[in-house]
Amino acid sequence: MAAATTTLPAAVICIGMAGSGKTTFMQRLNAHLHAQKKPPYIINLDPAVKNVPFDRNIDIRDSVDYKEVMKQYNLGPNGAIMTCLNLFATKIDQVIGILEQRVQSITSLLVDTPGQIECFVWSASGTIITDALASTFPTVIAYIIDTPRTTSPTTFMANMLYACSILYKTKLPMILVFNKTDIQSHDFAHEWMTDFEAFQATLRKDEDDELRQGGGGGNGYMGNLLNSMSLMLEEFYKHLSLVGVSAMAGTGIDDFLTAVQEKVVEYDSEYRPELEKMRKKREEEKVSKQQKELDKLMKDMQGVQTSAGPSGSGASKPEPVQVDVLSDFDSDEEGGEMIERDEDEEPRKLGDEEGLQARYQQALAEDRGKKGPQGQNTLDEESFVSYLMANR
Ligand SMILES: Nc1nc2c(ncn2[C@@H]2O[C@H](COP(=O)(O)OP(=O)(O)OP(=O)(O)O)[C@@H](O)[C@H]2O)c(=O)[nH]1
Repeated sequence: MAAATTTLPAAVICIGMAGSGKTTFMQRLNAHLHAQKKPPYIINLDPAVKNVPFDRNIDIRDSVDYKEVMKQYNLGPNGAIMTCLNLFATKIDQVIGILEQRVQSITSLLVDTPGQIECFVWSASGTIITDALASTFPTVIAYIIDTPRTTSPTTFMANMLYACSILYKTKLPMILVFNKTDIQSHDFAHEWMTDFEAFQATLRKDEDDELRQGGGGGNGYMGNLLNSMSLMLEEFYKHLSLVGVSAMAGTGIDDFLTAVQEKVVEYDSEYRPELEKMRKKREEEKVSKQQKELDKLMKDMQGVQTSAGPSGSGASKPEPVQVDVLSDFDSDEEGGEMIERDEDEEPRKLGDEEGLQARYQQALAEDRGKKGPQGQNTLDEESFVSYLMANR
């Protein structure tokens, strides 16, 4: 699955509703690529998954302990997944660093995400992780769909709207992967996506059936809504590739890999320039915001100096704001590097022996007054201004 127009490996982010078959699909893809002697580099971003039936190179569960996060922060399952992703996102630059170091030996990247789509797609951390990957590698979204559960026009439409919103949010090329085609062929989906009349006819038939059974039918609001939405989605379908696979039986995987190559070409010609434009704009906004804050601060400082006298007596250095961070970065053992998994290694449970808060505070205390692992400034060396900026 090497990129078609660039030497960089393609990154495939698998997104799909719970139970759509993401994990099974990744397992199948992994086996397929291993058989072709092109083993993929695998990243698991689902902190709550119990068993992953294939080897991962980087696993979020090595960095953050989902159960511990739930307990420590008193969160429910979705809140804990989001918090784990937030904590992991703070280290994404190190993940990218590892990937860049290995880029010569990586042929493709596969990323598994939590089944709770909204935790990944709609969270700031999901965006940070996706953006970081997409700004380094040609990145494609594989949206996995449970085909047997999508045969009614209403559920089909709901699924397409969700896919549309992901496309809109990530702004990355997308492949619709109709999974479980061993149970239900995806031909109906292909027809509905390419022939508007066919979808309208099915919609009308559905409404008539409902009327016969004593339901409201489609004469009202719902019928009109579905009609308008199907018209709107016609434009959206043009930007998608569609493949039918059975992760269980192993069919359609070659079609998927071909679609990935096509999307990589599209990424290079259309998405990358757009992403670069957006990134440049964001950078400019950030710099201008920082400059404004700095100007404001300098003004305030002048006021403080005037009122405190020339020596500025009485001004004590503020204590840093306490933040709980869970990570597997151990500067003593690993030189501050993100830890990659050994193939058979069990997930490390950080914070099992000591309270996470205590660990962080201790690490923070040790960090003060000495250089960071990459020689970056530590808290003591940071200027008062940057300290304030960081803890606004
Ligand atoms: N018949 C059939 N079943 C499948 C296929 N792919 C997955 N399944 C089944 O669908 C169920 C869900 O599959 P998973 O791979 O766990 O789905 P997931 O999307 O990773 O689920 P979450 O981890 O909850 O998000 C399992 O029982 C699989 O065996 C397929 O191609 N055909």
